[in-house]
Amino acid sequence: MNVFSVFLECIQPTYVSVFILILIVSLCYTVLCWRRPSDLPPGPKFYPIIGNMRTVGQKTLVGAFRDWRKEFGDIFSVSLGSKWVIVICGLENLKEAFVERDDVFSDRPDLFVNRYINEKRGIIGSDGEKLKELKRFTLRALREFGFGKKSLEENIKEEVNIFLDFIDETNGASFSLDEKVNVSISNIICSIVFGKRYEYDDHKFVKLMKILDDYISNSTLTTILNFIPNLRHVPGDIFSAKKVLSNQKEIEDFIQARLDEHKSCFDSNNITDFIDACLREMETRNETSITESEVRKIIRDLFIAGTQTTAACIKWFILYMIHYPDIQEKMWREIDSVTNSNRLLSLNDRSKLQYCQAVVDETLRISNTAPLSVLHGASNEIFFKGFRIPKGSVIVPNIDSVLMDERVFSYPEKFNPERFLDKDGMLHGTEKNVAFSVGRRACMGESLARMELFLYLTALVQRFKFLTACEEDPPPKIKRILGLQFTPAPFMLKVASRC
Ligand code: HEM
Repeated sequence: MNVFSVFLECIQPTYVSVFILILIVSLCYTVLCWRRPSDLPPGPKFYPIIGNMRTVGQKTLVGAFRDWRKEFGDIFSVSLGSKWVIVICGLENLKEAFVERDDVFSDRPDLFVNRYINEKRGIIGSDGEKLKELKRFTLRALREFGFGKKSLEENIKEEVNIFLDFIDETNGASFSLDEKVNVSISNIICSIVFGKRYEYDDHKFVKLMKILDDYISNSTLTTILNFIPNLRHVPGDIFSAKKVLSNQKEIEDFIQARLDEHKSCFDSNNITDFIDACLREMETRNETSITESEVRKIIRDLFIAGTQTTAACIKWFILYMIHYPDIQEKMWREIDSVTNSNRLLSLNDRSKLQYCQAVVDETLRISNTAPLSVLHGASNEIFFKGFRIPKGSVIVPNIDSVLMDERVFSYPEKFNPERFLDKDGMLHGTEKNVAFSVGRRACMGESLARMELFLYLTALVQRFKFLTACEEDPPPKIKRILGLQFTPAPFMLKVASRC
């Protein structure tokens, strides 16, 4: 006799019938009510409870969104778990939503990622008045240490030189970039925030870079957790919730250790980096949102957002240069005409290097690093473009829908810097390049990222020719791995020195 039959015997048959009836009625009710309200943006058919989760699980989200845009138009809705997700596509619509209606479309939604990973803290996880205060403080403090200013140029150049030396030491043998690019780029943020840099063979730091990589790649699966958060309790961690949370903990432990080091020798008369500036703020102001747990998250945001994105762009650039040797040559000739091959470039050279600047914009566009940006949330119900968008829905700024749209950029899969030059060879049309998103929540690090990319890309081409690892082989495949961002699949290469 099994447990179920014992249970049935113990209760009155009438109670059983009532229980089963209630169950059937509520199931029917759920199935019948599981319809898209007619005033919501259109979208694909979906199943009760799981919504469109099955389709999304079969393709990448980006691929599914491209198909649905063709079928349902620029604004469509998708049902994922318990949430309505409204996807906004096209340049004008992005501006209209995130710039003109930034009062409604600038929150972060209440999802697994924001509740359990961001804990609604830091820059990425906060909203409203607290976000304003955190952003104001963070930008002011970062600028004290050169963030986004020309004074940071020397730090960046130092890192560029170390990176060039690493490549030089490969002596024409084939190699892979691994996490060297990540360490190099991360060092720029580390020097501002922690006041120190790390060597390429610092095992602890390299391990941290790998954890960061893991964190970014595993976050595709967290999308499912976002919409059905109870899946985090499924044994065996098949949805990677425990892995993402433990990676998150390792990153924050590393940051906390730097905070503790700074606290132990803090001197308010000698403020040398961002952590010092935070400690000063905590010491001198009572009414401040800058608490230790907020600072830990702010640094985590800068660390993740400031490392992975730019490093991925540099890897994409090198990969594309192997495919497009003529573009390397064109860049090199422009650089040579300005420097006569006898000095390193500086940011002051930017205006004389229009083609190289167009290459930076084309790299940002084609890398398509954050194709679906960071998810937003609707703080109120709003009628947008004739559709009702319910309060609390998840809003996707679909950056991919602009960067890879052939109506905006012809032959979008082709690396073509000329698309950002006018007939006189001057930079133009860069406002269509929404790689950093638009509006109130647009990327805080755009100016730093642009400085880094200009100095790295030009120095790389000035010093090396990028080649396939084996002369007879075709260039490595352009394969995109989608986690929180698009990263190129690891590839081997070789360089020939130009000097
Ligand atoms: C190629 C490099 C980069 C790209 C493509 C990029 C792209 C983006 C995108 C698409 C967003 C989301 C905007 C939104 O929510 O609509 C974002 C947010 C952010 N980025 Fe970047 N980013 C880059 C580099 C950086 C760097 C170097 C830093 C700083 C060190 C940085 C710091 C941030 C921060 C703090 C946010 C959150 C802003 C907020 O929530 O209000 N990013 N970035």
